[in-house]
Amino acid sequence: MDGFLLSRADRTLRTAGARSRYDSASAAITALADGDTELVVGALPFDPARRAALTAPDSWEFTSGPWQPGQVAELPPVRVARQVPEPAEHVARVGALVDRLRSGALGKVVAARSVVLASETPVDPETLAARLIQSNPRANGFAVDLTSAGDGFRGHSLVGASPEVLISRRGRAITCRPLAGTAPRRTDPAADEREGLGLLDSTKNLAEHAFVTAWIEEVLAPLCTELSVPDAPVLTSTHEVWHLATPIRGLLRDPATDALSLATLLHPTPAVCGTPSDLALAAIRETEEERRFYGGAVGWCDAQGDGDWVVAIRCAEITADGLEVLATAGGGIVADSDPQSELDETTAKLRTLLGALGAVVAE
Ligand SMILES: C=C(O[C@@H]1C=C(C(=O)O)C=C[C@H]1O)C(=O)O
Repeated sequence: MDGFLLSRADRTLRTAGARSRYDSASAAITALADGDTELVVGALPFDPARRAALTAPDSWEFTSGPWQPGQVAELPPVRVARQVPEPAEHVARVGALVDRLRSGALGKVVAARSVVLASETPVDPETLAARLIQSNPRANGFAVDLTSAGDGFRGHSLVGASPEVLISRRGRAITCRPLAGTAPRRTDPAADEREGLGLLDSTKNLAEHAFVTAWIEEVLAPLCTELSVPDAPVLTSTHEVWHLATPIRGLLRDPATDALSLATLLHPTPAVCGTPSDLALAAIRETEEERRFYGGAVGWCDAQGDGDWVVAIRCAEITADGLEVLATAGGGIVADSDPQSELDETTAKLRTLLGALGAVVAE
């Protein structure tokens, strides 16, 4: 695919072509400021030291409501080719992180793992995005061409359905909806409700959540004349999991502060990285395989500075030939995390993508 799609509950952006490509947010911000383009779309990688995949599209269209893809084609069958790392190794990594969290300066770190799916015929990124959006039109569904990030990403795409908004800006008004703290959904309605209410009451999950809201408040407070960060999170859900969410609103001091700049200041939040940020990022670089665009941000920014950026979770990277799909999920680890439950949490989160592809990983 050569375009970009972001489907949100209130509106959808679809673009075609790439008039210019930028591998850094700063280059894209300069292009917007210089009047070289009216719109920039794309993805920021998890690791801010890596190349971004941003483009100035040839054409674009905003429509109201979630994307209506019409008749959606079948996706080809996929099989689990390998897991990276193997589940037992993920459990061991989380165990080692818990030891570090108990003894050191690290307060929270997010641990992620991947499943590589293989297909005999190409998986089409837009078809996968359509399936995800049909299954949950409230999610922030996306499909992004990663070519602008250069070697290793040409023709690759990132497809997902994120429940988490990093930053949205309309004029001076900004909103964020960070998530952190997770519990599984249950098929029995009473058990399901108990899981949700239990999450709202869980000291461990409330602590995981508070690291994220504290970070967002610290970054945004100096930039805002008004900032409202509720004291306690609310419950939200996807088909697969319950989450704690905090709706944050603010008014920018300087109307020139654009959405893409805000995204780069906020990213990576402790929802995907940890606290303190620099130590958590160092621990992730040491422990994990390169995250590429998983855990990054996907969105758009226009020449007025408005834009939407969602956290790149519940997503997968599809290779240029469409034959390999790398799905990744993670979870916040704190000193009292249980490694096996953390593995189960990533399995539940992976189900968003794997379910749309008709694949299963063993519990
Ligand atoms: C990191 C992921 O999700 C994030 C981590 C969460 C948690 O640790 O509870 C919850 C929601 C997201 O902010 C993911 O889905 O891969």
